[in-house]
Amino acid sequence: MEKKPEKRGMIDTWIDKHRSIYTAATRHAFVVSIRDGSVDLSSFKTWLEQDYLFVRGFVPFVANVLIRACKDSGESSDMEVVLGGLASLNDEIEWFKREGSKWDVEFSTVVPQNANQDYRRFLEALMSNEVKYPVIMTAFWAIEAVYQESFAHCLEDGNKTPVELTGACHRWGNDGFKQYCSSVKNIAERCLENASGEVLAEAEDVLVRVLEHEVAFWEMSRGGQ
Ligand SMILES: Cc1ncc(CNC=O)c(N)n1
Repeated sequence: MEKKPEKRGMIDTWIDKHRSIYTAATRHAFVVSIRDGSVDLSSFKTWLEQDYLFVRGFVPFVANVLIRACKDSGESSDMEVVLGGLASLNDEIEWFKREGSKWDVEFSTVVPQNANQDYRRFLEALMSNEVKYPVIMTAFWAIEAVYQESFAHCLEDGNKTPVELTGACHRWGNDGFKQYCSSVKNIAERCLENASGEVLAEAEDVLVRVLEHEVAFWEMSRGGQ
């Protein structure tokens, strides 16, 4: 018997339509350099410093996603998925601190670069009550998925990832995180199915803007602003 094709949702359609920016975000030169072992360790340190600050700003964003999942979702399981994400951010902040001392990074003196500030301002705008739930969920999925896809690539067959960087790669490249991203994607897709044309247009726009912010974020590791 022929296998029924998987149902394709809006997100896959948008990723196809915006494939070049999606690839730019998930196969950035910095990520590729981790995978092929040519990474410059000062780039890695810059990324670590900036990402620690980003993640501290990401916590209130995810807390807001959690509140919206409790208030605006018809499905009680949405809250559980987001709560799991918030819980793992607790471990993640501890991981950053351990990693920081390993690399002699003093987070308290790190100044956020422009790309980091811009991205955090964008997240703050998404925390407004005006932003519709399907739009927030699409953004949330994209933010997590870029890291999942990028770091999983550094662990795929044939990688020459330096052993001291595999901890970072496992943090976002592991199967549990992949599963979690897939749960968030399913939530977003379910919400998008019932969304108006206006909300769909906004979600597509927000998806592309997340990808642009992610590219700019990786760019910081090269010493650019
Ligand atoms: C810039 C950026 N984007 C996504 C993530 C992954 N989410 C939480 O850790 C991250 N750490 N940093």
